[in-house]
Amino acid sequence: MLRVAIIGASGYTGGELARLLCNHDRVELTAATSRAQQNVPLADIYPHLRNRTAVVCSAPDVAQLIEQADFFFCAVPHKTAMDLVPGLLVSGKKVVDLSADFRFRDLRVYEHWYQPHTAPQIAAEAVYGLPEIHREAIRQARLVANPGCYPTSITLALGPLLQAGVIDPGSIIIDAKSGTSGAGRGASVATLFCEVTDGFRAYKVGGIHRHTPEIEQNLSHLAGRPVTVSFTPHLLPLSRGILSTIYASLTVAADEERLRDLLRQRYRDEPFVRVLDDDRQPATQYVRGSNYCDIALTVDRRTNRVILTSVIDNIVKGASGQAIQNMNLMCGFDETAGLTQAPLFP
Ligand SMILES: NC(=O)C1=CN([C@@H]2O[C@H](COP(=O)(O)OP(=O)(O)OC[C@H]3O[C@@H](n4cnc5c(N)ncnc54)[C@H](OP(=O)(O)O)[C@@H]3O)[C@@H](O)[C@H]2O)C=CC1
Ligand SMILES: CC(=O)N[C@@H](CCC(=O)OP(=O)(O)O)C(=O)O
Repeated sequence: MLRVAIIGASGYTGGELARLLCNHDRVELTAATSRAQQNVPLADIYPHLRNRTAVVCSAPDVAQLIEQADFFFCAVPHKTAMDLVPGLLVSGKKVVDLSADFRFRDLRVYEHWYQPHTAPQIAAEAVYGLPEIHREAIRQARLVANPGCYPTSITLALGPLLQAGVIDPGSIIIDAKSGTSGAGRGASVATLFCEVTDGFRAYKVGGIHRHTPEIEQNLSHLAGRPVTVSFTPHLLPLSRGILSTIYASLTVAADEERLRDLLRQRYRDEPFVRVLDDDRQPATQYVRGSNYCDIALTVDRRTNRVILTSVIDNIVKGASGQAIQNMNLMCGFDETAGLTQAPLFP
């Protein structure tokens, strides 16, 4: 059994990692951390894990943790992860980091949107953990930077069309909506019940959300040229789920079935991407608790634009499920191990 630790286990992605790892028959959760809840059993913090894990939270002390586990999930805020990861790698451990700290190929971009980087050598070796695009590199990696939730839903939908050159890369507009767990478990006024329920709003409008450069990095890589996008996130009164609605101008004839086939062919062998039929639309409730990304494609003949709708569960394919998919690849396990449960509906 692989001994696994979760640093930041009391957060939403940490809790979800623990839940999913309970169903993984090749790993054992041997350590979990929380600074605020040291010596508290994880199942007391997350009662849905009662009788499923006996792990007790400890301080995020790397010197002690390296004795307790061989594989690490770092589920702490960005800016914190880059202080912890170097010590884990030096000790010969493998790491999936769920924060943004190691996602950027160009550290100037990271430093512009986040803060000065304190581990640039390590950042250079990190592999961006979107298995549908970087599978072979992930298999060889000792550090994987797990993608952001919005970038996952958007990159999977647009990637095949950009690679095929059938859309104008300068015309992309993305309107994405996320459930509130995307903001993490920390208390804040913005995520209070009365602020979120019975309503729906955009935030960080005008290209200022920190996922904008990550989306552009991914799409530029796939298009083979610089791509800039208009990206507006919205906050939904849901606990889980992201729906991204994406518009782009076509550079080819508006043949909807041919474009849909392009997506189908690209994802034919992918276990976690489902391309829907022409009369179907994806919904967050059909991927809830699962590692699926569901994508639909429609052509608006009046405007000659393609409209993609893409949904994921932000804490599963958008974070913890994808992190386990990456661990499976890094450790030579079946890529779907621990992730085969059907979505929870209703
Ligand atoms: N929520 C989501 O949908 C997604 C989140 N992510 C990323 O995953 C990471 C975790 O997110 P999420 O679970 O939502 O966050 P939460 O705020 O819910 O949890 C953060 C966790 O990190 C711990 N932590 C906070 N600060 C520190 C620190 N300085 N040193 C050590 N531990 C610390 C917290 O516990 P304590 O303070 O007790 O130590 C807690 O366990 C973040 O980088 C986030 O951006 C990525 C994709 C999607
Ligand atoms: C609803 C909400 O607040 N979502 C978060 C994004 C989710 C996230 O955790 O971002 P990373 O994947 O980059 O870590 C936000 O907009 O900042």
